[in-house]
Amino acid sequence: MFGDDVDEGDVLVSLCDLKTYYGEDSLLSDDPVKAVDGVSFDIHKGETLGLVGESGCGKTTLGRTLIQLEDATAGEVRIGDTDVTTLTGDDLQRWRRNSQMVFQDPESSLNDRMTVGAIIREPLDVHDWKTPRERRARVRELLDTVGLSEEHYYRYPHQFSGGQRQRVGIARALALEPEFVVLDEPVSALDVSVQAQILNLLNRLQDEFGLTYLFIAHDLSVVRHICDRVAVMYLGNVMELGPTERLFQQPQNPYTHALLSAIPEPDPTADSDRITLTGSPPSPRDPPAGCPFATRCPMKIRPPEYDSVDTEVWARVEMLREVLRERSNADRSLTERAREILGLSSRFSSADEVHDELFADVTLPAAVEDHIEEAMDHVRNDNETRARAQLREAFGSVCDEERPKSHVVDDESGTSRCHRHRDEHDEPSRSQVVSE
Ligand SMILES: Nc1ncnc2c1ncn2[C@@H]1O[C@H](COP(=O)(O)OP(=O)(O)OP(=O)(O)O)[C@@H](O)[C@H]1O
Repeated sequence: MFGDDVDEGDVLVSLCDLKTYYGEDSLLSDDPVKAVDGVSFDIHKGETLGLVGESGCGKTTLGRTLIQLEDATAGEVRIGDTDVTTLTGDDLQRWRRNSQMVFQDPESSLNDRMTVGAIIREPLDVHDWKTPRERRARVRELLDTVGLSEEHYYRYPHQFSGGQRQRVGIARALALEPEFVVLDEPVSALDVSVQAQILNLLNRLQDEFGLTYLFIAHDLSVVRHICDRVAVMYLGNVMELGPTERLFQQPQNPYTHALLSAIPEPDPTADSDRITLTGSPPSPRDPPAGCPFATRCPMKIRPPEYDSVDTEVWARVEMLREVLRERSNADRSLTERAREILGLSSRFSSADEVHDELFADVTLPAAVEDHIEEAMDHVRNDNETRARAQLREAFGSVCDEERPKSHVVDDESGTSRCHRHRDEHDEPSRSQVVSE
């Protein structure tokens, strides 16, 4: 595992309520994309911290903000006493030297019109590092460090294999001797056999140069193999962060449960009690007001008066809320609008179909049914906003209303963001959603 002999106490980078929004005027704009939405954690010197989560949850944006390729909208990235988000001029250049990024796709991240030597030398040129002669010598040394040879200096990226190109990307990132490297899916574009070679190289370089890695990845098995700790991201938030083995064996956050149980089983006939992730994440332009995961969470807290309602029935109620929410975000096409104006049926007028599909084969307790019927009347009267509000009032809980705080969940200061960690609720567990 990367970073075996490191003193875990030494903090290199500290993130405090970091936000990166895309869109004009960011905080002032009505609906910016909240790609990173209030993230706080420490990165320890010499460790490999994994960053995982579904596509679009903000991993790359977080990595880019850390090394100041992206401007933070709010919050801090501290290194020692300095908040790097406020740096300008020479100070910013120094941080940029000290922190580098290796990109996912070695195919497109290298300029095909430059020789490999020039690509690796470029950051040295930009930062006016020593003399041209010393730069050339440094490039030759770097080629050797990453397992390439001097003769590769004058070749072009297209003459190289994917693995070799990624070695060039790594050499370029290391040229200015950084302390901190963001590895953004560095092996996902490579064949499995080549992946292992690149991971071994990264491991060796970390030992040799005392590097600290933020390792962004989709592939959870790679993360489990190489990371010291893992942060699980969802909709711009870190939902759980903890030591790798604890997190994989005893996930504490409902989202981590769901993400891990979505890993394909090696044996498809294996008896798995999988929690499947239904639906897709809400838009980062309009994240839920309470817990980011509330709209898909199988362990969402219910109001106490509905505690005894059958799990399946309750899931359908939540699904109705999700359908209404998604419909309100969906862009009605011109054809849909035209059909509506002409009084023809469209998918947006099929409220009764939705109702039947969800509830035809389940028996709703009277108290639940009354609320559903009331909401459906609002939908039929074209007032979906009122229907959503009414369902929220009737069936909503703390998960819909409050953003959960981070709770310490293991004796290595691992954290999880979930209301279920509060004393008055049961801890998240698989048994809340599946019969074992
Ligand atoms: N330059 C940009 N302008 C506007 N929106 C952006 C920009 N870059 C990213 N986004 C949006 O920000 C959100 C987070 O994107 P990001 O690329 O950080 O996610 P990710 O987790 O790295 O995804 P993936 O795993 O697919 O690379 C997405 O909704 C994305 O569409």
